[in-house]
Amino acid sequence: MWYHRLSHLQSRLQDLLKGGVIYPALPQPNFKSLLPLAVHWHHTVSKSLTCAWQQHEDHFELKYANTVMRFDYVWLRDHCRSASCYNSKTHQRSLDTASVDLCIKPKNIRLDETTLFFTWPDGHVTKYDLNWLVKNSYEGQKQKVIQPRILWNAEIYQQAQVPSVDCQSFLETNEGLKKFLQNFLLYGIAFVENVPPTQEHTEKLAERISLIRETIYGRMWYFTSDFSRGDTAYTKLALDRHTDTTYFQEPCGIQVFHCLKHEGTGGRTLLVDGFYAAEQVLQKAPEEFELLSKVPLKHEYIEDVGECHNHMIGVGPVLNIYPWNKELYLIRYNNYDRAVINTVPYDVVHRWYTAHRTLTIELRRPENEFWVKLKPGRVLFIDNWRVLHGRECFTGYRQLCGCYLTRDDVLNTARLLGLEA
Ligand SMILES: C[N+](C)(C)CCCC[C@H](N)C(=O)O
Ligand SMILES: O=C(O)CCC(=O)C(=O)O
Ligand SMILES: [Fe+2]
Repeated sequence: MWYHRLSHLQSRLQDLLKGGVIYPALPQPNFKSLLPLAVHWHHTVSKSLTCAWQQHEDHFELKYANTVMRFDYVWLRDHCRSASCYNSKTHQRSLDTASVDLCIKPKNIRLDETTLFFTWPDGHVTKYDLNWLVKNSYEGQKQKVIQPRILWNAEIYQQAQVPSVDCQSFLETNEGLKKFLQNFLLYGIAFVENVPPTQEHTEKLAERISLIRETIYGRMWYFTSDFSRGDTAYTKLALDRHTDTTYFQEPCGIQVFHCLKHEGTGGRTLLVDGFYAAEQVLQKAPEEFELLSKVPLKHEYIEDVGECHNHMIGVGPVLNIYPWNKELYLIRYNNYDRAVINTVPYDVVHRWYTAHRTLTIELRRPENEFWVKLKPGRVLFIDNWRVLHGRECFTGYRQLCGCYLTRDDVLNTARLLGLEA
């Protein structure tokens, strides 16, 4: 029995076995150095969950709440929440991590109810609540997603009957705002209704949830098919599904669209959940998913129209995932703005084109397309890191206004309202 279990019976058994504890993983010399610890263990029964722990030569192992966790000793010293190491008013570390001996090991470990106490060689004591450790351990994190989402195709989205939020409730009540953000986080799109069709009101909505991200297109933009800028968005042409500003090192987080006027035909907006499509690729061809998440690409915006001179370059893979849990957080997909591929050799290029084709096929499945006609009064928010947009060609005069939002600040608002983001 190399774990120290915290049940009455087992701890009594352990007392009987004192000195006879076996450490199969440890070679002889280390066994000796750990022996005094084995003798000085104190066990307390935690209320409902059993806990077991062991001190290894180079890490601390803990079993609690159905999770086996391994902690590095420097990590355990570094995350000390004592008054001298951590400022709990500002939630900032005071400890100078560089002053911690990289070979540090606790000289004593003890458990009291649900608190672990580590005494370090200089006598400093670090306390950890077991639940804090579960929440903050790598193993605890790995099982969780950073952001819960509902992936959708047209049918899933329509059947969910996600309610739009009324402009007044969005602007004036926290419940309205929270309901809106909850939908936005889950689906990557959300609508606000009954908005006066002006740029000023659209701006007010945007400012309610975030900071407006000013870009080369301005703070609030207002565009028609006048080719005032060097981009096909400023024409009447159809635009295939894409995400915007792929040519920024950090693509804009959220896009806000408000159609203020359209006297003509066509011009519907296409929305496709990029994460749903990527998930299909992961299921059908995991190695292609992997390639799309590894091969770095450039996107580029070169403009030389009138007074506007811009050259933007953004680098990153099509699929961006967190390495510890493989969760997708950003898709960069814009075939119009993709630059010359010169970041990988020819054979990888070929495999990349195959993977890109697989993803494109998924993105283009008619059942994944959600079409809406934007109307004055109905403001659409799109998660530009997840949902692709496009538009049908159109005739007549069409005026669209909107802006980009900084993602950090949308998530900040969501978290302050108690949402998981
Ligand atoms: C929305 N607004 C008209 C301002 C910008 C258009 C940017 C279009 C560009 N091709 C891209 O995808 O980023
Ligand atoms: O005209 C539209 O509906 C959208 C055009 C577009 O893709 C954009 O402005 O980013
Ligand atoms: Fe766009």
